[in-house]
Amino acid sequence: MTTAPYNPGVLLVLDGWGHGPATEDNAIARAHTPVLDALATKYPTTYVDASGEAVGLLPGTVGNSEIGHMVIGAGRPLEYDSLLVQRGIDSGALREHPLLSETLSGLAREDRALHLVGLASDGQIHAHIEHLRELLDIAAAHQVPRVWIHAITDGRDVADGTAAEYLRRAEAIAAAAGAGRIATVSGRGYALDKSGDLGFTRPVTAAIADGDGPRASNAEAATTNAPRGDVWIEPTVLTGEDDTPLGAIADGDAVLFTNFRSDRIQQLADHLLDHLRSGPHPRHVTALSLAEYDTRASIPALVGRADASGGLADELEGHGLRSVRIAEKEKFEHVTYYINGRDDRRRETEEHIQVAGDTAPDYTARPEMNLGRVTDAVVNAAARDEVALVIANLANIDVVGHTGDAEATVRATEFTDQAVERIRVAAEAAGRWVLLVGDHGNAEQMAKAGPDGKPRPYGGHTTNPVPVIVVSAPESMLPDRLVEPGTLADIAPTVLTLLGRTPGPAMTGRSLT
Ligand SMILES: O=C(O)[C@H](O)COP(=O)(O)O
Ligand SMILES: [Mn+2]
Ligand SMILES: [Mn+2]
Repeated sequence: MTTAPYNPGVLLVLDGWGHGPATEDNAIARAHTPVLDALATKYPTTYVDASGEAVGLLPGTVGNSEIGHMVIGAGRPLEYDSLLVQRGIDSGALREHPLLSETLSGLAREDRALHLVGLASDGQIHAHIEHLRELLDIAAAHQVPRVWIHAITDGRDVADGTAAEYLRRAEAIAAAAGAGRIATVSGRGYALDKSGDLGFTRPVTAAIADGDGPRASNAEAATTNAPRGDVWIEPTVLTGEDDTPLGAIADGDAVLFTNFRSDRIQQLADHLLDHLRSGPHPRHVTALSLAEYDTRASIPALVGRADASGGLADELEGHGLRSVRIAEKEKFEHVTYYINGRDDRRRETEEHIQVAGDTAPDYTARPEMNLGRVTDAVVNAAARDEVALVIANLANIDVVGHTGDAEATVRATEFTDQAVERIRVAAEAAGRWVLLVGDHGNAEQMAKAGPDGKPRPYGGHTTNPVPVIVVSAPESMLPDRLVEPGTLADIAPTVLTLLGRTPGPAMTGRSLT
């Protein structure tokens, strides 16, 4: 297929790069970023919506990497899993779900237990504690005799030091529903590891499946011994009045995973189900998940996924335009699977380059992460004439932002600024435009008031808009100003227009140029 001429470019996602007031806790504003500052002055720049309804989240919900990259790729807002779960609750569809009703009635009939496994916070990135309310009400309505809550503590999408408060909220929800009791408490660093390091996952499986592990007489006590914060609360088993461990999984029980986001809970789900199926003490359980997961095990989901086809990946393939996808491990899925619409089909027109991540990372000590090697790969790809589009993610601002360490995040931002200059020079030498965009906010707000009103370190995301800068495109293609107001849904139409192609028919976003 001969490819019509095109204007080659680079789509560069600066993860967690939000735009907020230049206050003391804005690590991006505090960072020395002469390159990004100059680009924003010299080239057309705007700030687009990357949170809430603009990207398919519930109103007022902070953005996240998955929906951010999915919408950047789709060229239209996509109803995210959290919104579809909430709709299932509000419409009563979840309450009437045949598979859930049949499973819960079976537990009541056979005197078996339901186990709810999920993140206990209202961070709305991976889960929402309020979904527990509906599930416990439904379990109570089916008179399930025992409902065990295996709570995962957060401290990453919400302020650290809030785990006890969320566990108290879970207990209040259970009391109101007349069903549910916390059986285990595990920090998300263990329970939601996605690096493949089963050293973190095993103790969580042991606590949930077998009641093995350190013990505590109540949930609050489980959170007090947390020198490394809520994220790293050791998987702990709560004990009952007679000091016996609560909530071990028995043959015939059901396990329902309550996170609506798959990427971090899938490692635990697969490990737990493998252990129950083929561990030293095999048990048969019914497994369900609130939303669809990308697990090895096939786990029936109570809520489906929105269609995300017809995006940039399909359009590039249709036009025969080669793209090279580059990121380090932490964000590799985002520039491949998620930006392609949660589609892992390998297209002839795509090359994927994953730069190895750190094992057992301490990003506050190494805020540069593996940015040098990522930048090398982008510079090399930009020099290749047959590559129409380089799509890369620089992870530092978000990943270091999640540590809640403002100083390290300032340095991560400064390393990113230097990397952008290397990429800009390589793009200019290759006659490429560069579109810089954030996928959601994070580092522009590194502190948040706690329940006591005092500011606490905050490593989570924001609802702030994200910058878009279109750099060194052929003059003829660049207006003085970009179209406003814009959202992340406008990125794919803009990229296709800059390439010299029309936006895809499935794209409701519009070009910003
Ligand atoms: O999973 C994480 O690291 C955070 O909870 C969400 O961050 P992300 O949406 O940027 O991946
Ligand atoms: Mn992100
Ligand atoms: Mn993040």
